[in-house]
Amino acid sequence: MAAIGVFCGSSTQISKGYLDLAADTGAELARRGHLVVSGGGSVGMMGALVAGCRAAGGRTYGVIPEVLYGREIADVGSDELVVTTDMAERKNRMIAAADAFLTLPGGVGTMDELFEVWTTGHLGLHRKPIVLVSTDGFYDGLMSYVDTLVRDRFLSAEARDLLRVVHDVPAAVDVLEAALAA
Ligand SMILES: C/C(=C\CNc1ncnc2c1ncn2[C@@H]1O[C@H](COP(=O)(O)O)[C@@H](O)[C@H]1O)CO
Repeated sequence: MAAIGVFCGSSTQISKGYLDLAADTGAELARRGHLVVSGGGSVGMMGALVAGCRAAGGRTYGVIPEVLYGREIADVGSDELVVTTDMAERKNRMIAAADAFLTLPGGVGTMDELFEVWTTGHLGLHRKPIVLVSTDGFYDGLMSYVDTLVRDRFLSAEARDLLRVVHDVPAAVDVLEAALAA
C-alpha cells in the first residue's frame, strides 16, 4: 500500500469526461489498496477523485489551506483532513504525505503543484515518482515545451525523464507501482 498524491483540477465548469476520469482514478487507487492524498476540497475533479475512492472502499487524506476551506468546500468526509495556514504549506504537506504523484488534467493550480514536485525532485530533495495522465493528449503541449527546453539546453534530458507520461489511469498506476518497487 502506498500514499499517492493526486493533482487535478478544481474547476466546476469542465466536462463530465474529466470528472469521470477523476472518479475512476480514485476507484482504481482504492481497488489497489492505495491511500489517496488530495487537495482536500470537494469541488471539480478533486471532489470526484475522493468520492470515487471512498465509494470503492478506499481511504483519503486531504490537505486544504484555510483560505480555500469554504471556497473549495472542504472534504470533511475525508478519513483525515489537514487544514494549513497557507498554500505553500499545503503543497509541502501533500508532498511529504505522498510516496508518489499522479497528475490528472487540471488548471494553473495543478501546474503549480506539478512543478513544485518536479523541481524539488530534480533538486534531489525527494525521489518520489511523478506520472502525468495525458488523456486525449492533454499534456502534449506541456511536454512539447519541455522538449524544447531540452533541445535548447535549458534543461537536462534526465530532468525531463523524471516526468513519466501515460495515457490512461491503469497504466499510470502500473508505472507508479513499478517505480515504487524498483
Ligand atoms: C488564476 C491565477 C493564479 C492561480 N494560482 C494558483 N496557485 C496555486 N494554487 C492554485 C492556484 N490557482 C488555483 N490553485 C489551487 O490548486 C488546486 C488545483 O487548481 P486548478 O487551477 O483547478 O488546477 C485548487 O485547490 C486550486 O484552488 C492567475 O491569476
